[in-house]
Parts: sequence; C-alpha cells; structure tokens
Amino acid sequence: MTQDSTLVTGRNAEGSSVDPAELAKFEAMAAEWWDPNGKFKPLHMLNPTRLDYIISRIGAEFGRDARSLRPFEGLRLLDIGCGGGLLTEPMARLGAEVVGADAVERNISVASLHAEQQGLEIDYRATTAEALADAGERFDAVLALEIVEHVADPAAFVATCAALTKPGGVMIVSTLNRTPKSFGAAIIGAEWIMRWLPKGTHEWHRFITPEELAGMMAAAGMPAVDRRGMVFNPIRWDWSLSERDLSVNYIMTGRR
Ligand SMILES: C[S@@+](CC[C@H](N)C(=O)[O-])C[C@H]1O[C@@H](n2cnc3c(N)ncnc32)[C@H](O)[C@@H]1O
Ligand SMILES: [Mg+2]
Repeated sequence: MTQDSTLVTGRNAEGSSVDPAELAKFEAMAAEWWDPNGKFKPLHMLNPTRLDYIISRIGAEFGRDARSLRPFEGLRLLDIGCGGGLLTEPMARLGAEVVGADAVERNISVASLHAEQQGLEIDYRATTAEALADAGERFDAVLALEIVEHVADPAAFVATCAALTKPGGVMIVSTLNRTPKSFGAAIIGAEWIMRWLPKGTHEWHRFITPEELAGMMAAAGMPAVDRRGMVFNPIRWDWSLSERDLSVNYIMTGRR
C-alpha cells in the first residue's frame, strides 16, 4: 500500500470499523434474511425503492441505459455490509461484477447459499472494508446500505469506502437521519409498535444527519452529488423517493 492510501483509509484507534455489540445483533438474526415477513421485513419493503435509486444513479453516473437488460455490465461493484444479499443479488442480475462483504460470517454463509440457489455468481467474502482496502481492492461503485449507523467510527468508515472507490467512481450510502421523527418512526414505530425489528436493533444517537454524512464524504474526497429521502407512506403501505423529505430514511451519492 502506498502512504497515501494508508492515509485515506482513516482507521479508528483499533484500526477496525467493527463494533462487536452491533455485529452480535446481526449474527442473531442471520437465518431470517430471506424471509419477507421476518426480522428484515423493513429492508424487504424498502428494497424496490432503493433499487430504483441505485439503477438511475449509477445509470446516470456511468452513462448506462437503465432500461437495458444488463445496464451494469463491466462495472465492478462492492456491497459492503451486504447482510444476506438482498441488494447484492439484484446488482449481479443487472450485470455487475459484484463483491459482497460482511463482517458476520453467518451472513456470508446465508448469502452464498441463496445466490447459489438462484444461479447467481457473486464473490461473497467475510471481511471488512478496511481489509479490502488494505488488499488494494478498487471498485467503480461502493454501496454501503444501512450499515454506517452500525460501524465503530462512521467518518473513518466513509473514508475507507472512498479509498475503495476508483477515480470517477461513486459511493452510495443509505442510513437514518437523527431527528425527532426518526425516533418516532424507526425506534417507536418499527421496533416497539410494529415489532418489525427486535428492540435495540437501532440506537438513535448513532443515526447520522445528511449534513454530517455529506461532510464525511467531502472530507474523504468524495463530495455528495445527490441525495434523496426514502419515505414510508402508511396509508399506501409503500415506500417512495422524495426530493425534500430526508427526515427519516435517506440515500446519498458521493463522487470521486
Ligand atoms: C442493517 S444490515 C444491512 C444489510 C444490507 N446492506 C441491506 O441493506 O440489505 C447491516 C449489515 O452490516 C454488517 N456490518 C456491521 N458492521 C460491519 C463492519 N464493520 N464491516 C462489515 N459489515 C458490517 C452487519 O453484519 C449487517 O449485515
Ligand atoms: Mg440499520
């Protein structure tokens, strides 16, 4: 590794993005990844909306026709914190060469088995972003979906994602905003009332505002070029993208 890339990797004191208490939560839920009514129900419901965003965003950044059959052909893509592969699989179907990485080994076992059953070729690895960066791996696009609120040091993690991105490449990060409304929706609503997620899955103080995330991206040399809210409508019972409401869930693109 060059001195420069060691610098942009931006480790925390322990040199790891891993927060063991956060990983234990996902370890305990690993078997449920592909159950649409299980503990990952919110991610299953959110999937079409974030997929829409990613297809149009990557399509725009790389000049791909989003309506073609395999618009991501020739792109090398990392899904960091891929979990069971809910979004990794569609990326492979769209033609990308995909690495799916997660620090929880059970997630990688579940994801690998499922991809095999689907006949999809995905390079799944039980590892961290910093280990991939140290190994010199580089990608056209790095996806970090619903992970940044679970890592030890979000700014260092975003810097590592930047180090993993080729010049001209993008990172797409989705997370939860830290607002009174997100406490109501993500903690009281999703965990206490709907019981979609086990109590304690999310800690509100770890949520990140769009301004904070944009600041982390800019500091890592990848200014934010686009942001959208992802809004749940309880009457229509579905999610949609929003240009102005980023008060609970949102997704942001940084460009190198
Ligand atoms: C809420 S899940 C999101 C899964 C997937 N990205 C999705 O949106 O469908 C967060 C995932 O991040 C993983 N994770 C947490 N900290 C990590 C770290 N430091 N390095 C790699 N993976 C991590 C967890 O094991 C878990 O699978
Ligand atoms: Mg989360």
